[in-house]
Amino acid sequence: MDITFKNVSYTYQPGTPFQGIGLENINVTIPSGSYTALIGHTGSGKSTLLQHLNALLKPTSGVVQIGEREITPETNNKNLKAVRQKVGMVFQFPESQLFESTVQKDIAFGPQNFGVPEAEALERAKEMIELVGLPANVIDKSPFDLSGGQMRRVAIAGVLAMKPEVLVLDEPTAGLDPVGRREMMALFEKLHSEQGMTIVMVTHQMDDVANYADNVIVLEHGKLAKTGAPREIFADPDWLTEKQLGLPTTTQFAQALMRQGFVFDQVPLTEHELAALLAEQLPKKAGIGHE
Ligand SMILES: Nc1ncnc2c1ncn2[C@@H]1O[C@H](COP(=O)(O)OP(=O)(O)OP(=O)(O)O)[C@@H](O)[C@H]1O
Repeated sequence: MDITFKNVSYTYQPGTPFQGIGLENINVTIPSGSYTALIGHTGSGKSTLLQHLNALLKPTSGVVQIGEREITPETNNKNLKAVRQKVGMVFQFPESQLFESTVQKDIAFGPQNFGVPEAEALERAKEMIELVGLPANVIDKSPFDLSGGQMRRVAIAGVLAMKPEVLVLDEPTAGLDPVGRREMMALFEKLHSEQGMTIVMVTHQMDDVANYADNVIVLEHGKLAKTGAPREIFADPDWLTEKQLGLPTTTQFAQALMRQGFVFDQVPLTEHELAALLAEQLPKKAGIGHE
């Protein structure tokens, strides 16, 4: 299911002293099956754009096309259930929204709320516990007895239990330790590659963009600054620095090597790419050194 923004603008609190531009004339498509990273400096409009992906916000002008469904300024707030089921939204620190007495009940809450019979919802919860990599014995525990990382998995399992086609994640690894971060990123990669789920992720981690995303949207002051594959986005390090966005660690290291005389036809984005290029060039360098 593609999600397409057509001339979308969003103004916060229009006509009041608190008026603020959230988005300005955005035209962009999040292709079905993509792993899209949404990046931009603070206040660039990332959260505002995310909330348009399942009609939590409706455009002030323009159209957001979510699959077959068009969301316009006139769209009625009723009958949005189908959109909300298809586009699962994981907000920052989602574990703060857990509330049920057991993990199973918490995960089953969403589907039940959308009309899935209790027995089926509880069964789904069991499947989701396995899918997100939690031990089976958490099922009857209170979510509040789990570790922070486990609680986050429960919250994500609750969204996955709705069986969405698109999973929207707002800085999903914030606050996790390095192991927790890696495991969480591996989960999203699995959902993308094994289940064909479309992933849309707000992140400040350029390494994650380089390693996992296949599509990037860059926002600046509510406008679309650039969109394309990570290789296109990271091909111009000066532009990224000007936009106060970082570079992947590998790309930074490659730049330092270029200052030392290494030549790369294309900027390496991942450790594997850099290692392959170095393996090719280092023997040549060593040869030159002996001349
Ligand atoms: N409730 C609000 N009222 C008025 N202006 C708002 C409101 N919420 C956001 N804005 C403005 O809209 C713009 C975009 O904000 P948004 O939160 O979407 O940015 P962001 O890229 O998600 O930022 P961050 O990385 O800090 O989360 C900012 O200029 C912000 O000040």
